[in-house]
Amino acid sequence: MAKWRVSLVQLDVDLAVPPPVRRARAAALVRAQAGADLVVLPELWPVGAFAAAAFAAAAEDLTGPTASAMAAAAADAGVWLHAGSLVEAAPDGRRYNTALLFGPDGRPAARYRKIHRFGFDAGEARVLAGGRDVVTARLPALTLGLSTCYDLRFPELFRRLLDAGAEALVVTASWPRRRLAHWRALLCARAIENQAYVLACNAAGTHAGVPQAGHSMVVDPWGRVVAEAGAPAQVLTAVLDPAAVVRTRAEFPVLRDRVLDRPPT
Ligand SMILES: NC(=O)CCC(=O)C(=O)O
Repeated sequence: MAKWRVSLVQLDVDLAVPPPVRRARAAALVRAQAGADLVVLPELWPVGAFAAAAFAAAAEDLTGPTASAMAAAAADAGVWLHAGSLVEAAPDGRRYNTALLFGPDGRPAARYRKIHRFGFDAGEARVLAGGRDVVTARLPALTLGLSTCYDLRFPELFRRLLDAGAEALVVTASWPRRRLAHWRALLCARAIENQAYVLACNAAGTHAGVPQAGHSMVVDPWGRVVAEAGAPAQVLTAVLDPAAVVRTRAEFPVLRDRVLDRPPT
């Protein structure tokens, strides 16, 4: 089975830079990944995940400027693009934290509305609606399971993704520096317990007064960190071997020993 080249584009979410300029920079970085198979961007990079006061004004529909720019960049680069997430102004009148996946032809391939909203009684938990659907997407080499940032703390979502066929778990994020230790531990745990690749793209820089952790990571199905970024903006690349998922699950078949919440066979 062919190897998969992934690029995690750890963007600096600098809200002093006007949105059209940030959009153009993100699109240019995606185009520069031509030759990769899959490119991933961070959560809510068009608005800043901790800038909840700006969410209403920044909400876009799925044909708006961010989605259009990302679709064009995916097509120009000929890559699968997980474009991170944006604040979606949905047809039901609600706003969601919505992640978008485009195919190499620039066409929408999947949409995931973040299920677990962060902030307790503030931030996105207050101003956005939560999604309900567990979303996987079949790519030529691997089935992706989609998740967004705070979702990482809820292993039951990842079990559902596993049961829906996920072999690589994408985590688009805006995870603060203060909880970097949680980020690293939870990413490895999700990889180990589901025997899946984890592709985690975080934000860099500081926005709304919250320093971001960076440290985007690729973890293999055995739980080994294959690649890890530092704190500043950078593009992290790695090569995935889809056969490693099958091999790990066959050689160390813990998933076979599940007792609770076993999927029907
Ligand atoms: N954007 C987020 O969901 C932040 C999550 C977070 O900071 C945490 O779980 O810790």
